[in-house]
Amino acid sequence: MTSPAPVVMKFGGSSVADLERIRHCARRVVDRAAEQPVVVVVSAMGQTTNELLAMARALIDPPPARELDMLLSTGERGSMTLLALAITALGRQAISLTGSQCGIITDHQHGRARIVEVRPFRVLDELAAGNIVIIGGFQGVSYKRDVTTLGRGGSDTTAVALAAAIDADCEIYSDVDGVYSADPREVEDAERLGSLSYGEMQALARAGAKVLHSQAVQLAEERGIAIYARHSRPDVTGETIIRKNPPTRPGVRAVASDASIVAIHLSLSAGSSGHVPEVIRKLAPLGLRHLRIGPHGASGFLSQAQRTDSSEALARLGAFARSLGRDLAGIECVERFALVSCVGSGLEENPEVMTRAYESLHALEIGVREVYTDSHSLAFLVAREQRARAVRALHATFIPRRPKPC
Ligand SMILES: Nc1ncnc2c1ncn2[C@@H]1O[C@H](COP(=O)(O)OP(=O)(O)O)[C@@H](O)[C@H]1O
Ligand SMILES: N[C@@H](CC(=O)OP(=O)(O)O)C(=O)O
Repeated sequence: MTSPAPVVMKFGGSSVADLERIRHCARRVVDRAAEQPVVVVVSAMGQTTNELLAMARALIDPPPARELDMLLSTGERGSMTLLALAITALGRQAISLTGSQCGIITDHQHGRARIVEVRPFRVLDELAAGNIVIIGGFQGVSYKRDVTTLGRGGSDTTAVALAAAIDADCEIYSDVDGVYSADPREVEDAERLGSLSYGEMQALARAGAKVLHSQAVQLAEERGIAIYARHSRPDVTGETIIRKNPPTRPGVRAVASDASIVAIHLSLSAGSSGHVPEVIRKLAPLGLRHLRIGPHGASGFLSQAQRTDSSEALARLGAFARSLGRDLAGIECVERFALVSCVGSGLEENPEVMTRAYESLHALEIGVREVYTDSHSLAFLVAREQRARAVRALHATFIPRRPKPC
C-alpha cells in the first residue's frame, strides 16, 4: 500500500497570535496528521515582527541588515516552538525546525532574500520518524551561513518552497477564507474569488493585498504548485485556489492599494546622462515598483509595508545621490501618495477599462496624478487621504454587486 502524500499547512501571524489560537492550530494539525504526513509552516505571533522591527529602529535607524534578519527570525522561532509544544500536549510527536535546519538556502540579500534551493532531507527524515514537522517561516540561510529573511509576508514563500521540495499540496491559512475582490475589512461588498491565475494573484500581492506573498506565487507558478487559501477556523469552509489557467475572463477582478509608498524621483543635471548605467546598477536592486530610468534620471515607488529594509534602502539611495555631486539636479522622496490598483487580465490593451476607472475617480473629485499599466494591473497614483474612497469607487465600478440573501 502506498503511503499518503504529505501536505504543507501554513498558519499566518493572525492564526497564532495567542496561546488559545495556537491550541486551535494544534488541534487542526493533529486531526489532519491522522490522515497524512503534515509539515506546518508558521509566522511570528500577531504583531511580533512589527514590534521587533520597531525596537531595532529605536536603537539605530537603519539597522544593519544582517543583525536585523537575525532579530526578526526569532519571531518565528517563538511561534514554531510553542506550536510544537501545543501538539506534544495533545499526545502527538512534533519537532520544530528553523529555516536553516530544514535546508532553505537563499541568496544573501538581507531583508528580501530569494530562495535558491531547498534541501529537505531533515524534514523528510523527521516525517519518516513519525513527527509532525513545524517550520519557522520567512527565513533561510545564505551560502555565507548568515540567517536571512524573505521580506514581509515571506512565510507563504517558505510554505510553497517546501511543498515543491517534498511534493506536497500547499494550504495557506489566515484570518480570511480566501482572496477577495478587495480587502474585506475595507470594502463591505467585496466577494471571495473562487480561483485566480498566478499572474493575477502576483499582481494583487504586489499592489498591496497582504493575503499572499508575491514571491510565493511566483515560486508556485515556476514549480506548478496550486495554492489553497483558507480560513484557519475549520468551521469557515470557503477557499480560493491559485493555479494555472483557471476559468477566467478578461477584465478587473479585484482592487488593492498601498498607502505605504515613498515616491522617489532622482534627476540628473543636464549633460550627466553618462551616469545612467550607474543609476541602473544602484536603483534596480532596490526593488522599486514602476521603475523608470532615462537620460534625465529615474523614478519609482518603494513600498514600506512590503519590506523590512525600507529605511536601509532609502539611506543607500541618499548616499548614492550625494555621491553624484554636481551631476545631481535633485532628489525627492515623497510620502503623501498612495497607489490604488485594479487587478485582472488583459487590462493594458483595454482602453474601456482605463477610461471607466478614470471617470469613476474623476466623478468623486479624486485627482489622478499618474496611471501605470501592465497586463495584470492598472495603478492610479492618488493623494494618500483619498486612497480608501478610490478603492471603494473602483470596486463599485467594476465588481457587480450581488443581491444579499434575505
Ligand atoms: N484582496 C484581499 N483578500 C483577502 N484578504 C485581504 C485582501 N487584501 C487585504 N487582505 C487582508 O489580508 C489579511 C490576511 O493577510 P495577513 O494579515 O498577512 O494574514 P496572516 O497574518 O494570517 O498571514 C486579511 O485580514 C485581510 O484584511
Ligand atoms: N512574520 C513575518 C512573515 C509572515 O509571513 O507573516 P504573516 O504570515 O503574518 O503575513 C511578517 O510579519 O512579515
